[in-house]
This record gives sequence, C-alpha cells and structure tokens, in this order.
Amino acid sequence: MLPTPPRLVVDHLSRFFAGRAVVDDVCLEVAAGQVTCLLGPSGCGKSTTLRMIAGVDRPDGGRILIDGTEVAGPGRHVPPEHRSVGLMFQDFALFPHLTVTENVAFGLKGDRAARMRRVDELLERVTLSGFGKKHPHELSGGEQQRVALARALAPRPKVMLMDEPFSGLDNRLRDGIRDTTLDILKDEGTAVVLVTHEPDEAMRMADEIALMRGGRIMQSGAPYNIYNTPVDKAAAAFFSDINVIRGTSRGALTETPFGAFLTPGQADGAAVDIVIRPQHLKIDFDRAGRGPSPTPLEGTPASGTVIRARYLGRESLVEFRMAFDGSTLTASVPGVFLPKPGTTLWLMIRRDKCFVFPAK
Ligand SMILES: Nc1ncnc2c1ncn2[C@@H]1O[C@H](COP(=O)(O)OP(=O)(O)OP(=O)(O)O)[C@@H](O)[C@H]1O
Repeated sequence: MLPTPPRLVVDHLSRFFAGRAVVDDVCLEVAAGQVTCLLGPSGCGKSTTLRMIAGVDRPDGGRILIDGTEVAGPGRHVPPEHRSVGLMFQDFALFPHLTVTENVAFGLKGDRAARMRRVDELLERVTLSGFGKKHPHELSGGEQQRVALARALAPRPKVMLMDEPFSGLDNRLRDGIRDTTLDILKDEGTAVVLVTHEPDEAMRMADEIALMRGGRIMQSGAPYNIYNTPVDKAAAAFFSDINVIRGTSRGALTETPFGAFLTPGQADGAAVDIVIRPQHLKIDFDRAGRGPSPTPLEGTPASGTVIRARYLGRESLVEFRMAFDGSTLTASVPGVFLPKPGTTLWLMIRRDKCFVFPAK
C-alpha cells in the first residue's frame, strides 16, 4: 500500500512583488490533525503564504498539494471554493444580517435536516447551543469568534487557514478560546496553518513552528526544539530577551570574563557570541568582594551592579552593569527578587544552556 500523503504540501513556493521575493522557496508539510504555525515579524511573508494556500493569490513558483492533488502550480490554479480550505481571520467577518445558525450553515450543502444536524453539532462543540437565533451584534467578541470557528469548520475542510485569529480578543479570553479551538481542530482532524507574530501563541498552539524572516523559513521544528536549539541569534531573540557575551575563539575554547566556553567548530581567532536567556543566568551574593567558587557547569562568576529590578508577576527581571566592561546583562528569577539599585551581586552562566554563534 502506498503511504498516505501529508494533508497539505507546500513545495518550494515563491511570490514576487515589484521584483522582490516576499515568499522565497517556502516548503511545508502538514498532516491531518497537525497545527503548523508560521511565526515571524511583520512583513516576513506569512499572510502572503497563507493567501496562496487559500487560492486568493497565485504563486510565481512552486506548487501546493492538498491530499496529493495539485491545487496550485505551473499552469494550474484551483479556485478557493474547490480547495476544501476553511478560513479564519482576525475580523471574524460574520454576516451581520444572518443569525448564528444561518452563519454556520452558510457554506453547507445537502438536505436541510443534515445541514441542521451539522450546525447543532458544531454549536454544541463551541458551547453555543441555544445561541442559534441570535445575530452577531448580540454576541461578545469571544462568542463571535467561536461562531466563526463553527462556520469555518462546518463543511469539514481538509485544511484550516488561520491568520492571527485571536488577536482581536481580550487577553483574559484568549487562552481559553485558544485551547477550545485547538481541541476542536484536533477532534475534526483538520490540517491547520496558523499565522502569528506572537511566539507565546505559537509555542502554545503549534505541533510545528516554521520561523520566517524575509520571505524564507529560517528554521522549523517542534516548539521545544526551536526554543532550545535556535539556528542563529535572531531566532533565539525572537522568543525571549537574550544576553550576548562576545569572545574570541582559540582552539576549541572561547575565553570570557565568565571563564572558558567550549566552542568547537569556530575558526581560530574568530569573534564568537555566547548567547544566554535571562532565566539561565544564576545570581549569587557578594562575599566581601568575592563571588562563589567556580564550578564546571557554571564557570567563573563575574560581578555586576544592579541597575534596576522589576517584578513581573511570575518572575523578577534584574538588570546589571557588569564590572568587567560596563555592558548590561539581564537575569530573571522566579517569584519576587528586587535587590536595590547599586547592590553588587555575582552572575554565573549555565554552560549547558548557552548557544554559540559566529559573531556577525
Ligand atoms: N499585493 C501586494 N503588492 C505589493 N507588495 C505586497 C503585496 N502584498 C504583500 N506585499 C508585501 O509583501 C511583504 C510580505 O507581506 P505579508 O502580508 O505576507 O507579511 P506578514 O508576515 O503577513 O506581515 P503582517 O504580520 O504584518 O501581516 C510585505 O513587505 C508587504 O508589504
């Protein structure tokens, strides 16, 4: 038996505007029931990629296949309504003059009883049973969003395309609605491509994240891998603040004020950036002008003076001016830790948590 093809395949897709590649050789594979997030800064080509998958824009190169059938490619363009794709955007675009039931039933074909069964099933799924006769203006933002989800899912699309679908919602509503939406999409077995510029949203929703920059996918993988093995400094910086310590490679080592770091593979004499997230800097107290003893895992401590400390709820962020060169480093500590500005403390760096990149 032949293996089942992925539900959605995007194969070397490109799009040019005024001679500039805004989508540049993008490849994706999304299985049924899988959520892939296109994540990246504004203007990196996420929405253009989504629009080509939807069929409202045509690629200049590459192909798109749904369940193994080419829907876009050289000389081929299947119109959006024949692609079995569902769409959900930031403005839910419900029809204001139609009731909730009529909105959800809008794209459904077949006899009335079957259509109504599907509408009832979906309204129950999105916990809006009993709302069928209401009009969109009688609903809250979160309720409208759930109607939009039910409407998009009603015809059982093979692929669901979502462009910042939660960004219009109140912060407090968002997490709950994201989780409900995810459960329903997984239950329906739809392949999902979700566009977002928020790393937290991608980490929360995605089975796979495709990190985009300048029209290209810079890195793709499971959220854990993207966060813990970024391909470069910018990929690391997309998910959190980062600290950068510059050094020069000698043999397989780079000497820094925090001791030597193993940096194999870097050319001798090359400038190297050691990158560390704030939660992986360890803070220790001053012992009459000395720090704690060096350890193999955390290296040599370096002293710094507190510039400011802020409490953010789950954690405290402490900024330091480092004694060795006056540079600034930021450490985060779970809970409440608010040392006074001017206090001298010592910082250490977890060797197993830092990333090494050639300096650019
Ligand atoms: N129809 C068009 N004509 C010319 N340029 C366009 C067109 N559509 C998009 N662009 C340009 O292509 C680039 C990518 O746009 P796109 O909307 O795909 O980015 P995005 O990553 O979705 O950004 P955002 O998060 O701000 O929506 C941008 O520089 C944009 O200005």
